[in-house]
Amino acid sequence: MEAVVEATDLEKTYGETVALSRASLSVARGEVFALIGPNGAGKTTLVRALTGTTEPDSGSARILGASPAAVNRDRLGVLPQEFSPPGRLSARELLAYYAGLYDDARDPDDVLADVGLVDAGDTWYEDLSGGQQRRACVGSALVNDPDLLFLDEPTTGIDPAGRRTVWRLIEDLADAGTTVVLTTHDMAEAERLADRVGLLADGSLVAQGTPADLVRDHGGSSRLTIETEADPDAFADLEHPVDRPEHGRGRTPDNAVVVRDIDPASIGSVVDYLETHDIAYTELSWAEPDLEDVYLALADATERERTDRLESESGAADLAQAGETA
Ligand SMILES: Nc1ncnc2c1ncn2[C@@H]1O[C@H](COP(=O)(O)OP(=O)(O)OP(=O)(O)O)[C@@H](O)[C@H]1O
Repeated sequence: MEAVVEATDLEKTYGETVALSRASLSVARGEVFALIGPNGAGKTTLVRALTGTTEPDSGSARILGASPAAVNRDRLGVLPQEFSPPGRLSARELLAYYAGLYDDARDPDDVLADVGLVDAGDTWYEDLSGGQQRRACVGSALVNDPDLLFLDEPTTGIDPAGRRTVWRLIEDLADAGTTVVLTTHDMAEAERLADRVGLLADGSLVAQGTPADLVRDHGGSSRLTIETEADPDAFADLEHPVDRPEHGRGRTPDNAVVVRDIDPASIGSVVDYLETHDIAYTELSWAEPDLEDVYLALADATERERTDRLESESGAADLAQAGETA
């Protein structure tokens, strides 16, 4: 299928900081591609390199068949993460203002309806709530009916109902053939909207795939979480592997052990085990792995690699210094 976004080996550094390291991706027409990853992973830098607002140090990018700097802006919609439109324009005037920048723009009232802002159309931007402001910003990226849409954290600050309005809008746009690249910290958003997800960690795209493929390959197994003070050793005779994940890693609350590889039909046997072994517990919850597990596993693995690398570099530097002074 025709690639609407194509990036090969994009690199970008700021001083000592590697913001992008050999990032490559390809997004087909009508696809929704979600970029996820921790703060500082390089998501915004990647979006900026793809939209021509930052120049990569090396590598190449093409969008809509052209270089980002030369692309026909009428076909492109961009919602940056930081976007501060004039405060003393009403939501409707704001959309009309951005529509006026294009020869062939949509009716601002239609866009207001799309983003669920009809009732607030006459309110100054600065008087809109944070979530309404974000919806107006999303609308401003839609006025030219773009073929390719970049949305950097589109639903941050929007309430759950409003988020669903924006999600449906993105789904409708993609169904009509618009290609969407979005960044998000909301795993439910990525899982619901994205045909494919790219996980950035420490500047590298460490995994790409459909949410289902990523969960299968990196999400781990289904788990039963038991909130208990008991030691994992107390579960030694259970047929399933049991552990107490390291504090702060993964999604396990304090004072919980996790039974892995367990289907719901086997929960009863675990309850029997708890009772026959007199193990006190306060709560049991069963979950299948999801995108958040993928995120935690991969982001965590990258962070550990980075820490190990920094430690071995500083160890090597200490040794070299010791050698010089010896
Ligand atoms: N203009 C700049 N000057 C210096 N450093 C920068 C600049 N832009 C980005 N960086 C650094 O590059 C790294 C990647 O930043 P980027 O904003 O792309 O991350 P992000 O994944 O979008 O983060 P967040 O989730 O917090 O929005 C960070 O360490 C950031 O501090």
